Amino acid sequence: MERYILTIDSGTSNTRAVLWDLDRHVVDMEKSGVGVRCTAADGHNGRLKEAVRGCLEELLRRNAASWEQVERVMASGMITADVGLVEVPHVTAPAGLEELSASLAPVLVPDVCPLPIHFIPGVKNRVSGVSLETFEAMDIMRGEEVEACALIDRLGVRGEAVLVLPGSHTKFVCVGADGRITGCLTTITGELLASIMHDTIIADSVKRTFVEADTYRREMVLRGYRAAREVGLSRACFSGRILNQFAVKDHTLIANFILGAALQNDLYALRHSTAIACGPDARVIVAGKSPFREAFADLMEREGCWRSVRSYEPEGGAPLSALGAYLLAEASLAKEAGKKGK
Ligand SMILES: O=C(O)C(=O)C[C@@H](O)[C@H](O)CO
Repeated sequence: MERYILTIDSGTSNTRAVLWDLDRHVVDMEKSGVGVRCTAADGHNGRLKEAVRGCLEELLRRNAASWEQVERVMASGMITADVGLVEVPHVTAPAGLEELSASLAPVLVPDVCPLPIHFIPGVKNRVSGVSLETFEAMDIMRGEEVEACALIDRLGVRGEAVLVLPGSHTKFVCVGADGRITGCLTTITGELLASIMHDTIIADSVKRTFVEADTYRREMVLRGYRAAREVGLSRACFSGRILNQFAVKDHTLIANFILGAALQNDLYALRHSTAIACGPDARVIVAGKSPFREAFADLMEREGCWRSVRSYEPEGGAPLSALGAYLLAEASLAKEAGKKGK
């Protein structure tokens, strides 16, 4: 009888579940447009519970599988936040697969799943006593730590490295010599960009359209980046309107300009924040979706402040978050088997 692992990743806007066999192959995936944002809006997590249960049950149904065949159910992301299913405290960096697997929180949520869900904690920076003087060094993540673990495993990352993980929140995750996460830095650029593109006067100049992989224009991204470096993000955004009215009619080019301006803000944070320290010897690995991946890689290469810059393109199969959760399931199952063997 085939055995399976189920991984769940619930973020701010979406929930993704993956059914795996025990040989690290993705059998099937299911997605829902419900995330913890719904909990914040509704004041309860009813929709999130329903979405997670729906995804898991659909995966089993579609693959004629039963709960008896499931070895482990893992969950990562904002599902472990106060607006998720079960709140789990962050683990303090440095942390890698070992620390995270030691801190898994198996919890039975009967109206979601008949097996305990192993909730994976997020990671926070090591800052003792966050105060008005020290807050800038503190940072937290939930979900990106499993993506980071997957990338570190896939690429064998050892030595000083920065992983760039764009999304609703951009995460810069630092990796130390032993391949563990040493800290992170977050910006809300994805959310900010969505607001600029939809809710400001710039919406008209970009026709409410984001840059896509096939409309990515490096030259305009670089121009937006340079404008923001000179005069700041807000002024650079308004320059998008000026350009559109007087010089550049194509709204996709203006969207590229705004993208470059927004990412300049992220790279400024990377160089100036005290949340992580990454020097000129750091290798940069950019993951995430196109065109953010291309844009970060192009801009960081252009800045020339790091030892090397490479992009990681996902290989078919599963998202990095699901792979990281799978690796943690493997680690915890191996630990359990070891204990039983003793
Ligand atoms: O840990 C938390 O509570 C967060 O708010 C972190 C957030 O930025 C997530 O990492 C987004 O995926």
